[in-house]
Amino acid sequence: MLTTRSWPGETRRRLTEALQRPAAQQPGWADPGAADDVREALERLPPLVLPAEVDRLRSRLADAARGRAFVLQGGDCAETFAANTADHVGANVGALRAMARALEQDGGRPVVTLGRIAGQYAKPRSQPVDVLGLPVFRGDIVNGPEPDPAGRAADPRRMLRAYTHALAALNLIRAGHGGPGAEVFTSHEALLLDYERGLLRLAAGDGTGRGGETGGLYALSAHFLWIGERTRQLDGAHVALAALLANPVGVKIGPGTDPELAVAYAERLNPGREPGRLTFISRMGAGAVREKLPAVVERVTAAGHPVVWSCDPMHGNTREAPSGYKTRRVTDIEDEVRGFFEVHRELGTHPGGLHIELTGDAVTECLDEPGGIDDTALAGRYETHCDPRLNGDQALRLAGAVAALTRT
Ligand SMILES: O=C[C@H](O)[C@H](O)COP(=O)(O)O
Ligand SMILES: C=C(OP(=O)(O)O)C(=O)O
Ligand SMILES: [Mn+2]
Repeated sequence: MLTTRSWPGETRRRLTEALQRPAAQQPGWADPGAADDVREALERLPPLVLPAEVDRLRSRLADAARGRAFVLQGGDCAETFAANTADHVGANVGALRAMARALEQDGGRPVVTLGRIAGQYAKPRSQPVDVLGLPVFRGDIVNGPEPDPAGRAADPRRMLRAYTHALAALNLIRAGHGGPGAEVFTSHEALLLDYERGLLRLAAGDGTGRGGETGGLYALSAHFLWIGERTRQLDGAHVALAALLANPVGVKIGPGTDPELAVAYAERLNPGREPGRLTFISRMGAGAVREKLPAVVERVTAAGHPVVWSCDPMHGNTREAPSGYKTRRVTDIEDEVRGFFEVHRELGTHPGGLHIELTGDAVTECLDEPGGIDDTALAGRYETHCDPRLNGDQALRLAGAVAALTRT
């Protein structure tokens, strides 16, 4: 695998062109020179995953695009360094694997399991400052969650800590921590361009399994990367970088997504129309999914683009509870999933995946009257550093509901 310095000039030119484009949601590093040093250090380190694994995931996602598999993607909204313990990683992987088993056994299709794990350290935010007037927490890879001005400064050395934490989490996952089951691939939002750039590798495609079958430019920070709702500008740096990669990639699409724009993403990110390369993760909200999703699915299908259609029923359903906590109602989450299935059944397309924020820990972050979590109960174990997650019980209940929908 070739690191940046030994790449052919053409590859370097295309990458430079992509990264010169406007990039939303990047931190203003206190010391930009230090960010370059860290990126160069990352370039010299071993990659976190290997091209052959990425290729294997891509071919499993191709099954999902063809209607023969279901993709389960989930984990913390924001992983943190402090919570990167064996217990927490085991609980999250265990919850995912339990969901995968339920979906596979009761839903009747093979499940491709993807963790939001081992790298989900960067967060896009809706405001640059928090209620105290401090720079907002952008994830442990950028700054610290504690409300003190020094800790909130964007520190590029945190990217090296993120690499180390991701490596440790991966080590546990590869060792089978969290219980037996299916292979768990890793994923995160491809948000922080300096970090992603440091883990790009050019693989020769030597067919040995190490270099990947076809070769190409791989983002080896994770097997799968997605572009978030806030950074999916068609001519922006995130889309341009994703277009250069051999990895399977996803794009989050919210209720404001014009169907023509969805086709444009597909043209840009998957011009070869390869099943498995592109996943659209819709996050419309329970109130909008039945109205907004059909036109997008229809136009993309009519244009002949094979994509995995996945449903994120979390991010369109965020609200503030009367107590002030950022929360989501489990009933809204279930309703968006039902709406997603209804749309695909109506159109004859494959509802191919579920993308959720969850933890195996017994947190109380989502409002769930049937499960005994009302507004006053949210304070009990509200531990997330960003968005509210389903706990293990809620996630398993959702898996049961999705399996029933998959069967029908
Ligand atoms: O997952 C992330 C959140 O939805 C995103 O960071 C926005 O959150 P905020 O409105 O708290 O900034
Ligand atoms: C920020 C996220 O989602 P979105 O980009 O869909 O808002 C997320 O997945 O945590
Ligand atoms: Mn989130």
